[in-house]
Formats: sequence, C-alpha cells, structure tokens
Amino acid sequence: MDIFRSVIENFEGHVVTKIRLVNDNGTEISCLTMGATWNEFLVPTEDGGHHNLLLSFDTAKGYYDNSLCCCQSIGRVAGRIKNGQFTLDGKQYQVPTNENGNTLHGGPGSYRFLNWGYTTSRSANSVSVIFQKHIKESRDGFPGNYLATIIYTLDNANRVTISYSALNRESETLFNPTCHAYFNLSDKRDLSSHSLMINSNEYLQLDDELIPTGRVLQVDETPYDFRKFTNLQQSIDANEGFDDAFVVNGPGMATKPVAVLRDNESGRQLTLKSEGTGLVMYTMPEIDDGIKLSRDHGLDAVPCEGVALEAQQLPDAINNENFGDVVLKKNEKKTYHITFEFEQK
Ligand SMILES: OC[C@H]1O[C@H](O[C@H]2[C@H](O)[C@@H](O)[C@H](O)O[C@@H]2CO)[C@H](O)[C@@H](O)[C@@H]1O
Repeated sequence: MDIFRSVIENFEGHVVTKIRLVNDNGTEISCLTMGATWNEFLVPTEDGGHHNLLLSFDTAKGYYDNSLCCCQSIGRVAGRIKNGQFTLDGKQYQVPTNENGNTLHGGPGSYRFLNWGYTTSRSANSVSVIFQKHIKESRDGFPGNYLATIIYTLDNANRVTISYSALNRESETLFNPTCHAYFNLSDKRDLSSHSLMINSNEYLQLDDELIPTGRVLQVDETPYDFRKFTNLQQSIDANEGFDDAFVVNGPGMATKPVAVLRDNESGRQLTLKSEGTGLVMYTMPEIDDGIKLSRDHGLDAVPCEGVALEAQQLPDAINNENFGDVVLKKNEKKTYHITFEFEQK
C-alpha cells in the first residue's frame, strides 16, 4: 500500500495538493484538496496500463470552469432546497440560493468550493486520506458551525469507501452530503455498453425547476425501471436522459447494493452501497460547449458521456415528510458511508 502527495497547482490563491492512494493490486485512487474532489479511480488493464473509471479533469481549474460539480464533495446539503427555505427547531431559515431562487448542492458556499486540510493513514489492508474543515455559518449561510471530516479509503478488495462526518457542538443544522462522482467504465464516449441495476421501486416527481413535488411515482413500465440489469443508453434514449431521484428500497449498508453499473465489453463492474434513502442519477443530458475532460484528449465532452450516481438522503428532505433525516442536532455526530467496489468480471 502506498501514499503519494504532490502540489499540483495554485488555484485562485489555494495551494492544491493531489494525494494518491495505491493498493496491493495496482488499483489506485487520487483526490484533490480543492473540493475534497475524487480525481481518479484507476484500475489495471490487460495491457499493463490503467483505466480511469471516473470523469476527470487534468487541472483543479478544470473542475470549476463548468457546473458539473464533477466528482466533488457536496455539502452541507446535496440536491435542491426549495426557495432555500426550511424550518428547523421551530425557526424559519433562508439560506443563500444559487439556481432559480433555489439552493443547489449546498449553495454558493458549498463544500466543493473549500480547499480542505488533510492527513493520511494506512493499515495492513487499506490506505486513507482524511480531509477536515470547520464549516461555518458565516461562510455558507446555513445555521450553526460544525467540524466536517471526509475520509476516502482504498482497500485491497478494490473498494473505495467515502465517509462523511459532522460533529456539531453548537446549534441544530442540516447535513446531507454526497460525492458527485461521474462514471464511464468503458473506453467509449457514450454509455452504450453499460448495464445498470438500481434497487428502487419508486422515483420522485419533480417540477419544472427539478424540485420534488412530494409525489412518489412507481417505476413499473417506465424507463425508470432498473430493478433488473438494463441497458443504460437505451433507457437514456427513451427518457431523453435522467436528472432524477430514485427512492432506495430499504436503505442499509449491510443489505443490498443501491446500484450496480457494469460495462459489458470490458467486464468492469462497480457496486455502490450507502445508508441513504435516495440515489440521484444525472446523465448530463445537456452540457455546455468546451468542457475538456481528461479522457477526451482535447475534444469537447459530449452529452451522456458519463453518469453521476449520487447516494444521499432524498432531495429537499427537510421540506418533505418521509424523505429521510437530514437534521444534525446540537452535540450530535453523524457519519454516512458510500462505497464503490470494483470487480473485473
Ligand atoms: O450545468 C450542468 C447542469 O447543472 C444542473 O445539473 C445538476 C442536476 O440538476 C442535479 O440533479 C445533479 O445532482 O447535479 C447536476 C450538476 O450540478 C442543471 O440542472 C442542468 O440543467 C445543467 O445541465
């Protein structure tokens, strides 16, 4: 097991460090301090090289030249909060908005805009990078301050575990973090050879601003039915892409996977588990021109080149009953885990 660190860039006054974690199988991941970003998930190929399962950029700046939130850490609250408003402990709050008067992915002071401090650790079978930051009301406009920790661990089972913790000693606040990772397991610039399984019978109805209406819809006989392995590209074509939240059946780390993504040509497979009530799938159906992903070697990224699978509590949970608990109480510590296990079939 190995750990390497290198300063890669000065981005808007932030010194950005890249940390590489390598396991005994030659699988490696890298992370950037800026945005506590998951930069690469490199798996060995037959020709002795590596394939990056993630959509990535070559520079820290690349991640901020578009609104993909590519592979960045999202917090305090993933997804949209309607009008940036909610009631907590009997008090009404208005937090900063950043999209059509709503608050998306933690708003303008999100985790993803912070350059995180880090340490590393290793054990016999795993290597980790531990990011920490004091999350302050004065910076992101959400109530209360807390200490946030994000740990990326790579183990010898080729599993990446991301844990998100918040330790709150002050006042009640919200906590619903996620990793906005985008995947393409193939060597192609589309998802045509991918099959996807999602452990979900239901998805959320969304309004024109992609805010949940409160209605929960059945996946039966719709392009949202991924209960059996389904060709992802065909479903994307049938639905004109996805930007949707699936309700996870009986969420729980130790039970069934939330989702399994498989590339039928290369045999690469990723299994996602989490404790959250929701999975947001975003297939980037419309993207800006000029997005230069590392994998495209200078060409512009194309719509649906990758799929983001964002495990979390369901979006706008604070304004909808039964969407999941996103409240972090005073003197409480909460930890969520998301795991991505790689297998070569
Ligand atoms: O500009 C890129 C896209 O930004 C938004 O997409 C977000 C999506 O709506 C969320 O559900 C997902 O979790 O994150 C996406 C990236 O932030 C816009 O809604 C979309 O129209 C844009 O194409």
